[in-house]
Amino acid sequence: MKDMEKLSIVKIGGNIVEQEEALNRFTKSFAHLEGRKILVHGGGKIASKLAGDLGIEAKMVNGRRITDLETLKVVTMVYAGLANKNIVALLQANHCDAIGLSGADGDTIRTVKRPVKTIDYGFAGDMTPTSIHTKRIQSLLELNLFPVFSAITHNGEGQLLNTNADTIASALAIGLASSYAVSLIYCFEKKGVLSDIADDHSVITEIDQTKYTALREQGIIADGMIPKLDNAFDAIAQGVKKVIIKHADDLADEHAGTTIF
Ligand SMILES: Nc1ncnc2c1ncn2[C@@H]1O[C@H](COP(=O)(O)OP(=O)(O)O)[C@@H](O)[C@H]1O
Ligand SMILES: CC(=O)N[C@@H](CCC(=O)OP(=O)(O)O)C(=O)O
Repeated sequence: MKDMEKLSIVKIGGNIVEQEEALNRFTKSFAHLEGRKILVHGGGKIASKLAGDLGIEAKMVNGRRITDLETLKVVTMVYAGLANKNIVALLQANHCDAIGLSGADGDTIRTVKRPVKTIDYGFAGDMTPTSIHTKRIQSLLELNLFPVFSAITHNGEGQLLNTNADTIASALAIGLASSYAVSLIYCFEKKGVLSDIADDHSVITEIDQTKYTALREQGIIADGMIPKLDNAFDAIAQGVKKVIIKHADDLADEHAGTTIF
């Protein structure tokens, strides 16, 4: 059988997106990454700040934003607008032919509004097994374009929905895993999953489900790292070749960070 072509799917966290210097360094190293690649970005920090300036309180539950109608307007402006276009312009400046997309663009990611159970998350979009329009994304890649996805998706009936960027990255990786040998790389502002959050040198180099469960019970893994690791294990279970969590400055370093297996 012919070897599958490699595809890197990189997610960049909100703490990097909002820092000019860090984002400049990251976009430069993403532009230099060999082969086919897709970038997914957050921007939660900028959205919370702008919402605050507009008198809209940011409400997060389990690392997910409660997205009422006013919040949806803010996150669409920030993620699909300012953050996405700024990243695309920086990549273009580094000779990387990036194309910025929300899930509505080219119907690339179609989600369903999260059903109301104990918590009403508002206009939050959940993935379904058919959310990712793999053929469309593949044809963009074949044109030698590099898609840059924001955290905005749609339901196919005219409704925009806010979707966690870690989940988008993992769903893209799973959706494309039957066509490419996919590496999923979560980049953020720490050196990896840490055994002591205060010590940047305490990187756990490898983590499996058993170790994750134990560290979570001990409270060593908490907050936004929980949905990130849940998404990472989902990806590994569904055919993604490699999942790594690392510092944005270490994108080019194959040995850096935490490997999920
Ligand atoms: N054991 C851990 N190792 C590293 N980060 C952790 C750990 N436990 C909790 N965290 C927190 O998780 C955060 C990453 O989640 P999040 O902010 O959602 O990521 P992103 O920047 O990609 O959006 C880190 O900034 C850190 O504060
Ligand atoms: C529904 C939901 O929670 N959406 C996220 C999307 C952005 C995101 O994931 O940004 P980070 O990667 O910077 O956290 C939010 O609005 O915060």
